[in-house]
Amino acid sequence: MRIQVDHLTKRHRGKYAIRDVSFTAEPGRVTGFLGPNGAGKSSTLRILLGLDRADAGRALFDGVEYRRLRNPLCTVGSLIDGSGAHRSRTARAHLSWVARSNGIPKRRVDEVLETTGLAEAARRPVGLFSLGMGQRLGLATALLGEPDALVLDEPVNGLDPDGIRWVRTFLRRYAAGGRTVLLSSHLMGEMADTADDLVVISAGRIVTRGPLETVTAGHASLEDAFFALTDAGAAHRSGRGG
Ligand SMILES: Nc1ncnc2c1ncn2[C@@H]1O[C@H](COP(=O)(O)OP(=O)(O)OP(=O)(O)O)[C@@H](O)[C@H]1O
Repeated sequence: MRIQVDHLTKRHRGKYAIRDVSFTAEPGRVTGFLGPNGAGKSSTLRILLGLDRADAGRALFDGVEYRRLRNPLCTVGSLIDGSGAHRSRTARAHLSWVARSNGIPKRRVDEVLETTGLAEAARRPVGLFSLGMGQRLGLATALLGEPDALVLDEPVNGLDPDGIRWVRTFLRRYAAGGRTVLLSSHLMGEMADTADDLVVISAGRIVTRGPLETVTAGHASLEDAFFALTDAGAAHRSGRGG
């Protein structure tokens, strides 16, 4: 499944959150959406997932808007703003409810609990979960419908190094199976280790996109490339008086 973001623009109270944002995420590849805080990553992903409307442009999954997908959870798995589970519910109850209300077979609940390492914690209320366990539950929810595409907003936030490594390995395998993975992050080291393709956003505009090797070519690291390309870099250089 191909994700296509086409000339998206969104303003909040007259101020541009994103401006003419275009990129694609291709099947079989992990696409990293990289940018500093406030760059416009969440605004873009919210529109992509039908949670917000664009002022202009469109975002499509194999040519179809999220809102028009016939069976969204079995087409696109998403993680945005945490797991969405109620604090008093157990992980299993939350997943069972999502599965039931989306016509997903019950066996998937145990499968995703196992996949995300939550099997042991499945009967605990979500309110007692650590940030990292909450992220795992969010991923488990995203995976329930065995979707062709995953769209994840900062999935490694709050995870410890083991958790980060697990997510990285998992997403690489997911994409290697021919599926599409789009994830946002402000962590450059993490992206350099995870993504095949990069889309770099700064102050609401795409500053570069392409295969990781192309984006980092001529720079010592992704971090160097990023600072050379973004406003963060401009501020950094002017701070140094350069
Ligand atoms: N609902 C809103 N109302 C007003 N301004 C908003 C709203 N949502 C986002 N913005 C603004 O739009 C810009 C882009 O924000 P966005 O959350 O998309 O960035 P981000 O790259 O996801 O950053 P972060 O990693 O901090 O979430 C910011 O200046 C933000 O303050």
